Amino acid sequence: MHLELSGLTKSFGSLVANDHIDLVIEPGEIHCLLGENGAGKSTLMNMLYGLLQPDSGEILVDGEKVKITSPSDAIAHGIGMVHQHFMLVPVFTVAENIMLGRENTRGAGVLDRKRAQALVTQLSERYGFEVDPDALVENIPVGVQQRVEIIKALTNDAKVLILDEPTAVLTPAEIDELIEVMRRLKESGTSIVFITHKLKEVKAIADTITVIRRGKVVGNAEPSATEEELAELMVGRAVDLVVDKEPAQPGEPVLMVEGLTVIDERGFTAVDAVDLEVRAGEILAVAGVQGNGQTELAEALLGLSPVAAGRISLDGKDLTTASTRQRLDAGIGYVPEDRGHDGFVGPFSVAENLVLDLFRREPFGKGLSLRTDEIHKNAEARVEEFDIRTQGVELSTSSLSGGNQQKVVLARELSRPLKLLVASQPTRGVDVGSIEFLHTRIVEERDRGTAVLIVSTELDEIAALADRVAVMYRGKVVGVVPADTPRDELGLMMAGASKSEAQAEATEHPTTLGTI
Ligand SMILES: Nc1ncnc2c1ncn2[C@@H]1O[C@H](COP(=O)(O)OP(=O)(O)OP(=O)(O)O)[C@@H](O)[C@H]1O
Repeated sequence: MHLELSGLTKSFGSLVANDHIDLVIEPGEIHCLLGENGAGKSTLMNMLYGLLQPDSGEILVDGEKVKITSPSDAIAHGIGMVHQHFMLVPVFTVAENIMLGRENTRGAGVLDRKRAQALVTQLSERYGFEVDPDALVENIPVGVQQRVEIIKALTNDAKVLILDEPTAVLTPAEIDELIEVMRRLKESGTSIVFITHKLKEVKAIADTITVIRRGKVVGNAEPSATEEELAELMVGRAVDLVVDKEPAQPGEPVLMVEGLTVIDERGFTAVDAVDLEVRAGEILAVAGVQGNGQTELAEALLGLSPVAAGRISLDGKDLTTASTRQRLDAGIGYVPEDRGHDGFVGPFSVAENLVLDLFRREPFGKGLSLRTDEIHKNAEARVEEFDIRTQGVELSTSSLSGGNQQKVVLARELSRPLKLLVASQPTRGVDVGSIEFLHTRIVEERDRGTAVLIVSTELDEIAALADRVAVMYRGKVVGVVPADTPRDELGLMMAGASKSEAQAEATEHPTTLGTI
């Protein structure tokens, strides 16, 4: 299928989010859309999928002008989209979700269970998905859920598949698998529009690269371009892809975690007798495949997951049973993994979210009265400093692009005096230019003597920031290793090997795990 977007334009108030965008998607190509946070990538894709209506411009399928006013229209024209937040029903099986997701287009009708099961098996075999049609969605990992979304699109006969930051939630091994799936789809003639902030992925898979900046197409790049060249084209200036940092000068232990055990809602031991120490002026990164207890560990540190056993102390003071409020007051900063859920309040303004935990304190408030002038002044300064792209600090935070929402959370947490910063996936969805800035800020925080605990599934981020790395597997810390530990070894430890087993195995059988 040949898809052409011509002069697509979309404004929100006075902001032109897409300004006469022209784009051609050739049959069977992987077309990467590259652009900094707020450049307008999601807006463009939402118009293509019928979630937003263009102010002007047109969409042509095989040369014919089409009107796409809803996702059903998009699907009817062979366009499928996999969202970052999946739309699956957790208590249903994979096949049941496929039955539900079947659009009643072109007279295709609803699928029966047997056909849905057969289709899942058939598509799994053809594209190497390895998805069990009878598995309950709530029991399968995120990477497999994403494949179910892809299968859903393919059963609706998608010829062009939009993947909007599909790798943000995946582990390195799952990313390798997704890249393989994308290759197979392409070989079978499916076109893919691929949005990502990870330049290694772009280089690994793109046939065509279009760069968007501030709502306009600013050019194309060759996949053979270096990461530095791509970054520069994206943000319009040279970017340091790895933050410059001196070796840490660790001081006294700030955070002490002893025998910490957390039992999750389903009764499983999510964190299993974990001992950790983070000193003043050092960055400890917790690495692991998503779902191995890191999230619960970070939540327990903030009092958001109940502690079943063990002890947490900050500067020698026992915080094991302290409330979240008391922990924040004690000097813990927190960047949660799910920013939309725990990081900010969507309908609140950018200015309000920038003082969310602080608004009852000087200078922002006293007792019940708020000093809106101070709140506004603070917001203007943070927006400038963190390069948060918004039309105004009084706008709702939910109207910001994903990466800019993340910057709001970091700007707030890094703007008050901290003893300990706990940051989960701190740069998820953030563009390379902003990562450079945020990583620098996190290292500065370390050098000011703050203890920093980063939870990340990004090996690049761990390599850039960590002074030491604790690897978690099934709720346990399987080892604490130096930051320069080779990726293969880290990968093997993330799959449960001990430090010595990982060293031996990585030497004997170098793997491709996490090559992207
Ligand atoms: N519903 C909306 N109301 C107001 N402004 C909006 C709305 N949706 C998007 N915007 C604005 O349009 C611009 C483009 O946003 P978009 O989400 O398309 O960016 P993006 O390139 O996908 O960014 P990111 O990489 O951060 O996801 C941003 O400035 C954003 O704040």
